[in-house]
Amino acid sequence: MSGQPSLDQAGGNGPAIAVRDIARDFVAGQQTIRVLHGIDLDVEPGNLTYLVGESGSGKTTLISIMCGILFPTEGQVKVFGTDIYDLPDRELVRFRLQNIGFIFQQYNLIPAIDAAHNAAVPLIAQGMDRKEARDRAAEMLDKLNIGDQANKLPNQLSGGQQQRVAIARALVHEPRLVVCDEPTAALDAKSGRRVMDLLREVALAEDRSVIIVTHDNRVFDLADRILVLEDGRITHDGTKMPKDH
Ligand SMILES: Nc1ncnc2c1ncn2[C@@H]1O[C@H](COP(=O)(O)OP(=O)(O)OP(=O)(O)O)[C@@H](O)[C@H]1O
Repeated sequence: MSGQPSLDQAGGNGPAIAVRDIARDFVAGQQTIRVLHGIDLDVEPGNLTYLVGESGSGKTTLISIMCGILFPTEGQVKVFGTDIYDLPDRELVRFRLQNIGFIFQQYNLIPAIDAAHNAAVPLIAQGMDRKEARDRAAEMLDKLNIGDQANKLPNQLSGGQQQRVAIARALVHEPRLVVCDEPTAALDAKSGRRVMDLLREVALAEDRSVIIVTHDNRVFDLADRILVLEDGRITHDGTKMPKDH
């Protein structure tokens, strides 16, 4: 173990996420390849954290483990004090639904339903009345400046508008943890900064955290904290990028 506090200290007022000694192996043919090596990390609430690193360094694997969608081979993850991989499967699904919002590289919108309905999906999955869920989703679309697109199907929207619907869907249930994989990769510089600003405005609060995987050096100045991952190990942890990147 590193100098991180023990997991028992990662309770109510502790870090948003406490990662301890995480390793992950993948099997490829006859070989087992270790892609994460003993990661120890605390993410504080109220912070916008970037995870940066070359292709294949393990970023997507690490955030998938941090948000409860990929089991680690070794180690523990506490999200707001809950040891997520200790939960029975159904509880883990419920925990994710209530506490975590994801924005993936692909927007994964449902083609046959309109923007407001797409954005309402997490609330409907939690059992909220459809009309109320739709109203809340429409409010979130408004905050993201696409309230006037609420009744359109995904294929009637531009790429940037579809992305905002995906962001609305990730934020609509006000999750305490929001995790995004390359949210600005397909955007021009101005739209990329706007998306980061929106995430800060809408998703971040004293008791909430946002973690973003990005290669995009145009937005590096917007992070509170930057972690660099190289070959499955964290090699830099600071408020700025290291000089040699
Ligand atoms: N399901 C899998 N089976 C086998 N190997 C995998 C699997 N998922 C990821 N890997 C391997 O794990 C390593 C890390 O992959 P990961 O997707 O986490 O990297 P990344 O830093 O997110 O890359 P990128 O920036 O290209 O998205 C890579 O070598 C990849 O080939």
